[in-house]
Amino acid sequence: MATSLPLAPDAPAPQDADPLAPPPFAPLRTERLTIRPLRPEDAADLHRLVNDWEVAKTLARVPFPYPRDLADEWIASTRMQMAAGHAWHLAITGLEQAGTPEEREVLVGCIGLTRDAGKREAELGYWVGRRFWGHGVGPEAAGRVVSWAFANIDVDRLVASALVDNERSQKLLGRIGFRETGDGVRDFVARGGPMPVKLFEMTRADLPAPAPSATPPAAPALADGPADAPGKKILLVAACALIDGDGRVLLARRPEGKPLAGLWEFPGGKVHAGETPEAALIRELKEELAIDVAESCLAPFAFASHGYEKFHLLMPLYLCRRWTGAVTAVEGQALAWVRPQKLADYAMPPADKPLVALLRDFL
Ligand SMILES: Nc1nc2c([nH]c(=O)n2[C@@H]2O[C@H](COP(=O)(O)OP(=O)(O)OP(=O)(O)O)[C@@H](O)[C@H]2O)c(=O)[nH]1
Repeated sequence: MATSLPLAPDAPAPQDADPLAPPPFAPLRTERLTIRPLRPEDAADLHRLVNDWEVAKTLARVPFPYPRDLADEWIASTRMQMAAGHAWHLAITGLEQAGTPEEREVLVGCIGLTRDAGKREAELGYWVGRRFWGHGVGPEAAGRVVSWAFANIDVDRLVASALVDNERSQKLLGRIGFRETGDGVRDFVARGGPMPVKLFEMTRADLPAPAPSATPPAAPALADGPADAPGKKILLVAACALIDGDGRVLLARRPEGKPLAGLWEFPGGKVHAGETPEAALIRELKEELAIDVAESCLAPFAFASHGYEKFHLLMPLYLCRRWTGAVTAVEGQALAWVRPQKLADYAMPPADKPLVALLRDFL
């Protein structure tokens, strides 16, 4: 178990919610688990599981014995922090058949992320109740939360720590993509003082690669060369800066499961075999945003040419001020209409950086 999950109330959450804070938390599901906000009625189960020396001794901020009232207070504080986009401390639950034909939801443990907005990073912490150990609950929950975090909260880095003698937790962190970065010392309330810990971190690039999508192949004219051709495959992607009546630009957030998930980008997508870039863009804008755009309303503006690790991106960027239909997030992606001067507040793929500078000067 990592050491950092606070089970004592934190300082009050900041009053002003961050404009980039994510929408209300929708429960995350894995094969066996549901990860959801803590509820007041979880307090008794939470207290029973964490008021266990074997669990409490691995957690930095948990007193032992753990007073029953603290469970109520802590759950209330987690709800405020989550509403402010400051921290997400969540219940890990599963279904159990308790001697009856009916399955019931049981609390298995807790998992949390605490954001450091200034550093664009968050700290991961978790614990699992002793009777659920040995079933892979920790990696299943933590892997899911980590993937959610990069796609939904404004972080570029996650950090975690584990006691030097807690090899189980160190292994878990390694399994989900964390890298060890060194040694540190942290105060452990239940142990009465400082203890040595191993420090870990991960970035978006450490996430396991998403499964390949089943979309048609990219345009072959650019992609195909002799099988042994040197250099990377060139990927042709068409993208568009939609500009509304107030001069704001539409950005869409890349959803969980895609490479670079969580970064903001110009709507668009890969040019398929046999398509022109304009036709690809018209198709993508319909599929992703439910709008109709005429080819004559797409004005070529600039292009990005950027070497990613596995391919070289060639991306024409068009401007579009006229379309029909209401812009709708068809795939549930987050959308933001952004003033040109504010574009730099949104983390975007590296290929987009020169385009953003050009757009800001032009608009
Ligand atoms: N649409 C779009 N893609 C961008 C931008 N910047 C950038 O690097 N890309 C890259 O271009 C590629 C576009 O691929 P994609 O996966 O979005 O294309 P798609 O919509 O056809 O997706 P799919 O193959 O999952 O259906 C990705 O590698 C993406 O990271 C941008 O501003 N807009």
